[in-house]
Amino acid sequence: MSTSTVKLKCLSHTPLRGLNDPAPGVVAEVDAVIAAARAEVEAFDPELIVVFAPDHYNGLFYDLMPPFVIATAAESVADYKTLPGPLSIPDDLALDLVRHVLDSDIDVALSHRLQVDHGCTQILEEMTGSLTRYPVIPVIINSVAPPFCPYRRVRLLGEAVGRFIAGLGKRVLILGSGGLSHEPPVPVFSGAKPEIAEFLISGRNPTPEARAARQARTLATGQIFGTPACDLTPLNEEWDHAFMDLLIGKDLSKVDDFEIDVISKTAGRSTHEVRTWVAAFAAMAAVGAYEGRRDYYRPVNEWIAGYGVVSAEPASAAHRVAA
Ligand SMILES: O=C(O)CCC(=O)/C=C/C=C(\O)C(=O)O
Ligand SMILES: [Fe+2]
Repeated sequence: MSTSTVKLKCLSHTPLRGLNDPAPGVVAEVDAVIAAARAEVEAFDPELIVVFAPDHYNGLFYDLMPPFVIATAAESVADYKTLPGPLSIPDDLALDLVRHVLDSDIDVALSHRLQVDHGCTQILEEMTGSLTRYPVIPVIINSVAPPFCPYRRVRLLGEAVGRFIAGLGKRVLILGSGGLSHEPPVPVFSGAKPEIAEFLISGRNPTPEARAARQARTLATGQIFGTPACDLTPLNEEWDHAFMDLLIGKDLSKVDDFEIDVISKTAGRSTHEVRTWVAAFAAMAAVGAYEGRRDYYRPVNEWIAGYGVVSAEPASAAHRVAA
């Protein structure tokens, strides 16, 4: 079996970037971190990207809400100023990944025509400048529409994907998108008014007016988030640091103890987007020993995000860089 060369980047995303920015100095800091990460990706020149991403009721709804989906074809819904158009998915390889994951006792759904949102596309745009620059396989992990499967299952999914990556003999960039602590105004099905429940079940392909109204609600929340006027769970810096330390510390089995309701209450309902980071690191670990590092962290109320960037590379490569 040939071994692949891998690199990992996990980034928070935010629909409010460019729409409700913090102070220019913070934007410049984040721009610089993203530019440096993108330069690393450019130098790595991946032959394949595997992106673990959430969906925010744009591609997946409660008419059929799968815990995990792998797509052989996907198109961006271009929400929140993100790029439109199809992703370049190697369909046969994506199907091979589905078979491999199923053979690993992880039940994953398959889509031959998925719609993806900023949760998947923002990181591709930031890391590669495009949705089509490199072949990419999206692995969608339900992180926003409860109930969720346990973090242990997400870790096992990541390991299965990692074993597949290891056998490819390619340069593979592993991406995780979302988090850290945050609670944007995403509607909740339980107790929802009928029109909201209907949207959560079958809100696919909204009118431009409906999409604009959704986005305006998020923007309005960004403008008060973190103030007494906003009753959403505030960012939780302490939780974010502990989580990044856990990933960098390599004992990923600790996520098996994560309690979903406790995380929702203490760090915010959408904090579960870090499930994509768990899968990404588990995939990395399945390829071989890694060294992780924190590239950036700052809680940014304007973006409704504990905003973080972490990277990992094989331990041997990290040692070469350090030497
Ligand atoms: O658009 C809506 O109806 C809900 C708002 C929404 O989708 C917000 C998403 C926010 C993030 O992706 C995030 O902060 O991670
Ligand atoms: Fe999100």
